Amino acid sequence: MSRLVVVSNRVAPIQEGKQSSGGLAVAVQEALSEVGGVWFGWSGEIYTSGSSRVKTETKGRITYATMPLARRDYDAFYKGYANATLWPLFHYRMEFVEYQRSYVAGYRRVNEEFAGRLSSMLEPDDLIWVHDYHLIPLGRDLRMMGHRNRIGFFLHIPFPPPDLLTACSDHAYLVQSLCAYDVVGFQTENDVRNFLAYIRTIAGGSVGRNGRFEAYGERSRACAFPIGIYPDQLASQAAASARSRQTRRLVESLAGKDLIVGVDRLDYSKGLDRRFDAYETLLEAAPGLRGHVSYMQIAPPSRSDVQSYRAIREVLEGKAGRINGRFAEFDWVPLRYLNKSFQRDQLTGFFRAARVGFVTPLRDGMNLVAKEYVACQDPEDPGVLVLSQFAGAAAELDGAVTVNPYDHEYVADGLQRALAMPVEERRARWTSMMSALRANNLGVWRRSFLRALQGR
Ligand SMILES: O=P(O)(O)OC[C@H]1O[C@H](O[C@H]2O[C@H](CO)[C@@H](O)[C@H](O)[C@H]2O)[C@H](O)[C@@H](O)[C@@H]1O
Ligand SMILES: O=c1ccn([C@@H]2O[C@H](COP(=O)(O)OP(=O)(O)O)[C@@H](O)[C@H]2O)c(=O)[nH]1
Repeated sequence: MSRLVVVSNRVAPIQEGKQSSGGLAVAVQEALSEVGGVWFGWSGEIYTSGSSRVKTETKGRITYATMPLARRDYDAFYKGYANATLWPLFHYRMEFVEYQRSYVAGYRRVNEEFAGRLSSMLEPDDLIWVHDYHLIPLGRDLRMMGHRNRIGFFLHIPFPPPDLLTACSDHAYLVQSLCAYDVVGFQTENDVRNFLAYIRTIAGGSVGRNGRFEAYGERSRACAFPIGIYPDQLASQAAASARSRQTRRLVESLAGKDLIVGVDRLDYSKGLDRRFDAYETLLEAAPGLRGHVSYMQIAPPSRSDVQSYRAIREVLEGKAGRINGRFAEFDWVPLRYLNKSFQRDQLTGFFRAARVGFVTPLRDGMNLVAKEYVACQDPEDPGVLVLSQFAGAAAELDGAVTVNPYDHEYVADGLQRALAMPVEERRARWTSMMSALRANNLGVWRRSFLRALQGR
């Protein structure tokens, strides 16, 4: 079998026990550890002088090959084009899009540098799997260096409709770059539709069956491969973690109150400001719940040197303070707001202890937390997932209480319904979601993408 070479900007930490940041690293780590291969990407380090070199280290079946970024590349490529231009654009948040020519130049430069470094490590029959918006041009750059390997791309975040994408001056460059891959994978059918709409209407290409398309002189395929988890593995972890000291302390501190839990990187796409508003609306509308419910929001800081991320942090601190100032009693704090990360093992116990999983992004590629919350529930007494209709996960999790995150009263109603839901209904909803998670687990995601990449 060919060797698998995975390329992503974010690479999971090589040392055990260190926190992975975000769903891409969590999922790729699990997927790659099963089949083995090379994982190439950014080391997470920034250097200010001298030059960089690729460090390799093998752990288990994975060889990690990572390189640092120069300060100016980190600024223009990661902070700039990836996270201040593409991230808001692809999450339909035009008000946050920052556009600068120096960002585009940095983006191209880093992609070329990644391609150059990777090039010397490649063998002709390697299968190359490139991940996410940071590295859209990488496949084309490798082609220009003469590599004829099968190269696939998977986008972890949403793909916007043509009307939004064309607001970015580089839209044609981005889509032409995507066309150089043998397979372009998206999280949902909606993302595939948006991409193919661009191919038809803007690129003047043609679209055939099963996502096959031709544009810019290239032939490729666009399909949805919704990313999954291993639900049964997480369920066992959750059962064990429920007995951990930290989970027991959490449960004791609740003193019988129902727990609502949210876990998100501190990112404006996660809709935390509107989520806090909805919780405040719930406490206003249902005074009987005061003193009987506790909402814990875990929100580890993310990309804190990007201005829009700093701004959302301030907004949330203000809202959290207001809710607690308005409703807290000497023996009850309505909202526990934590700006730190937890080990995933630990989170599984927290998820199991929570009557409601509160996941209301304004737009999200998938949202693995939604899936993890469901998998961690006690089958006899499961909690309820309150889920935004705009998370990729909503397309699969039909047993969730689906809400419109822009409407705080609608969300508050959803919370109230979840808190009051009888156990029979909770079990029926959970059973249906759990079978969807089992049917499309992380192994299915990896195998179906790689099958498509191998042209099978
Ligand atoms: O690498 P960072 O800048 O620290 O950000 C963390 C990751 O965030 C995004 O995650 C996405 O991938 C998840 C798994 O497919 C998906 O569930 C979620 O909806 C996405 O937002 C980003 O796409 C990754 O590149 C980042 O590493
Ligand atoms: O303190 C934390 C917060 C999050 N996560 C994990 O990070 C991933 C977040 O993925 P998701 O798809 O929900 O969102 P992303 O951050 O990738 O946008 C999930 O596996 C979480 O369990 C974690 O391990 N510790």
